[in-house]
Amino acid sequence: MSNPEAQGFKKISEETQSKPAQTNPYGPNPADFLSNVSKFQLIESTLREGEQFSNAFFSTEKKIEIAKALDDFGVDYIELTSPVASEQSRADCEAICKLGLKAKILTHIRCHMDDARVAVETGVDGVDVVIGTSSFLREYSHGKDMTYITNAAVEVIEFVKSHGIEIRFSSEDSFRSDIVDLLNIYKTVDKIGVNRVGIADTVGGANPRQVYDLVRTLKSVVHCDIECHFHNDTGCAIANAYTALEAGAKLIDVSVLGIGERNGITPLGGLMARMIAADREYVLSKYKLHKLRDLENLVAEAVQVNIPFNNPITGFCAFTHKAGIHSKAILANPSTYEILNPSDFGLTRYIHFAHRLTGWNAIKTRVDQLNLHLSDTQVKEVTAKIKKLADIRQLNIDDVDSIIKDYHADVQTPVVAPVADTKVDSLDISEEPETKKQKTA
Ligand SMILES: CC(=O)SCCNC(=O)CCNC(=O)[C@H](O)C(C)(C)COP(=O)(O)OP(=O)(O)OC[C@H]1O[C@@H](n2cnc3c(N)ncnc32)[C@H](O)[C@@H]1OP(=O)(O)O
Ligand SMILES: O=C(O)CCC(=O)C(=O)O
Ligand SMILES: [Zn+2]
Repeated sequence: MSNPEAQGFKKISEETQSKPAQTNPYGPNPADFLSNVSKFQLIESTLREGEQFSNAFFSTEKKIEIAKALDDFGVDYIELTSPVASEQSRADCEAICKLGLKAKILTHIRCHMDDARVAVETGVDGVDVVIGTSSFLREYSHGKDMTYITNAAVEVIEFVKSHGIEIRFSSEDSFRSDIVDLLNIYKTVDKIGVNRVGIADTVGGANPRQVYDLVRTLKSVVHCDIECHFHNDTGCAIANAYTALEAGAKLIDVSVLGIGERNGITPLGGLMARMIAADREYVLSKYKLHKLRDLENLVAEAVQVNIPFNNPITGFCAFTHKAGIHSKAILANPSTYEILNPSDFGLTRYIHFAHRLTGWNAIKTRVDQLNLHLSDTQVKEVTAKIKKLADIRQLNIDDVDSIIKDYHADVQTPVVAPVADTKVDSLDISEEPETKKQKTA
């Protein structure tokens, strides 16, 4: 929807936005000593996981434009496709490393020295290494056992570390891996000084409780930071990311609009919505949220998708209120029905009043906007007329405005039956009663 106001949506000013409540029921539990909800970091993977989205093709110029936009938004890390994927992937990785961005640049490789040797020559600030540890992947992907995997991990980590750059080790398909295998390998890589370990819900099957348990257990075994990567196959990617932070993970992998393999991973915008509800100050201090819409539009256009109508924050109706009960309360105090403040994202809230669920409070505001003056009783009467027509067909703002204006004209020009001794020239009868009847019918 390009112009909400043309369709019966009224823009609501910011003046009545309330101050945040003193205690935030959606914030981190102060007693939860493990929580990193108020100090999380983002590993932005639009240019790695996002390139695995079925529609994605990023030219070098587009990658650079996206990398700069992500950097401007304030992400902590930008993860790029493996330089061994193709010649162009390597060249693009080198080009992005030379941009001098504030965000640290990472590349993502298999747990193999051939990949590591190429990665460290690209100029990246760090390398994300991954290898499947579940029996599915050990049997059908790379065919290696845990001893082989552990030795390969140690060799790659020591090699990357010797180049003075960051190194992260991650187990692919962590939630279908044996917990003892997992903890053993994480313990080993932690001991040799890996910067981060990663947990990956590669098939998107984990639920928040499983995430909490695994992250919390891992936290008791390693000293390094914990990063988490959640696919969204079963719709838990944002909830899992939040839960991981609650359990002590520090970094979350995201991509713009969540693009990635299959239906993708935790979306940057959705996670921002979740995190600002928990700790507004921290999120506002780190990320330029008013750039989110442009960033999403940039990526949506690059991969030729639309922004979903129900996208957190930027979906076209994310800040549109419709039912009369909601509209009345929103007009009095937007916090009644909003957990997010649209102005934090450079956006506007709307009241949609051109329909049969509207109420007189919403219509009164429209009357005021039109600079007309009606009593409350009159507004209630005109609201009834609007609802009557809305029962018959879909309305737009012009329908509502003309009902209001006609009603207003009627009440401003009372019809007085001419009586012999009345001084008719003192009355303002600009229209014949018949004409008015036809217009408001
Ligand atoms: C869950 C994830 O998203 S992980 C990241 C996925 N990213 C990518 O795949 C990046 C893009 N990939 C590519 O360009 C290619 O797959 C390449 C260049 C990495 C490898 O290409 P190819 O050598 O032609 O192999 P192919 O893709 O067919 O198979 C994967 C190979 O990697 C091996 N492998 C798979 N995962 C890993 C791993 N984590 N660590 C080490 N080796 C691995 C497999 O055993 C297989 O080796 P094989 O050729 O001896 O059978
Ligand atoms: O490297 C990682 O941690 C995640 C890799 C990946 O994309 C996945 O497992 O889905
Ligand atoms: Zn993934």
